[in-house]
Amino acid sequence: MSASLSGIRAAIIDLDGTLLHTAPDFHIAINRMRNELDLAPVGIETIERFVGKGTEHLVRQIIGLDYDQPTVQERLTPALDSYHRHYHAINGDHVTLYPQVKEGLEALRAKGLRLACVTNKPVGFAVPLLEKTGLAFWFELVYGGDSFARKKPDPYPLLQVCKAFGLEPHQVVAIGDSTNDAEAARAAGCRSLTVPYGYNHGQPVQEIDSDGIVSTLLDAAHIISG
Ligand SMILES: O=C(O)COP(=O)(O)O
Ligand SMILES: [Mg+2]
Repeated sequence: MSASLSGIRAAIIDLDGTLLHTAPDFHIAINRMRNELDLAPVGIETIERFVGKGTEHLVRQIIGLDYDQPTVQERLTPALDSYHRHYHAINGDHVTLYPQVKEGLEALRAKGLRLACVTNKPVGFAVPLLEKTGLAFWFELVYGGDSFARKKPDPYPLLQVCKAFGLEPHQVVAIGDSTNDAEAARAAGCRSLTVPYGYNHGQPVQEIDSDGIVSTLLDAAHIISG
C-alpha cells in the first residue's frame, strides 16, 4: 500500500486496463484481421501481453507471431487497415468498466482535482469509447497515442496536460496499469499510482516503479489530497 500523496491538483488517468477492460474488443478485432490474413485465431491472453504501447505495436507483435521481420514490415499497412476497420466496427461493444471506476472519478473530482485521460489508443477510438461508456463527462482533456509525435512511456503527453492545466508536474498524479504509465510519469516529474488489474505485458505490477499500488480508482482517491 502506498503513502498518501499531497499537493495534488490533477490526475491523468490511463484508459485500457485502468478505466475499461477492453481486451475483448481487441481480441475480436485482432482475430477478424488475422482471419483476413489467413492466420489462425489467437487467445485473449496473448493479446493482453501486447496491449499498452499503441495499435501499431499490438499489430506488429500479433503478426510477428507468424511472420519474420521483413514480412511483418511488408504486411503491416494492410494489417493495420484491416485491424482499424474491424476495431472501429465494434469499439466499445464488448468492454466492461472495472470496479469503482465511476466512484473513483467522482471522488477525485469531489476533491477538486482536474481530470485528463491519456491513452496510447488512437484518439479517434478513445473519444467515442469514453462517450459510449459514459466516461467522457469526467475528463476535461483526452489525448491519444497519435495526438502527439511521442506516446507513453515518453513523458511528452503528460507534460502537455500539465501545461494545459497550468500545473507543475509534481502537482499531477498519473494513474495507470502498466510500466508505460509509471515510466512516463517518472520522466515527466509527476507522481504515479498503479492499478493491479489491467495489462502489464504479462509482468507483475509489483515490479513497476510507481509511488504505490491502489486496488481501484476509489482507493487512489482516498490517498490523494490537494
Ligand atoms: O492502445 C493501447 O496500447 C492501450 O493504451 P493505454 O493502456 O495507454 O490506454
Ligand atoms: Mg493501460
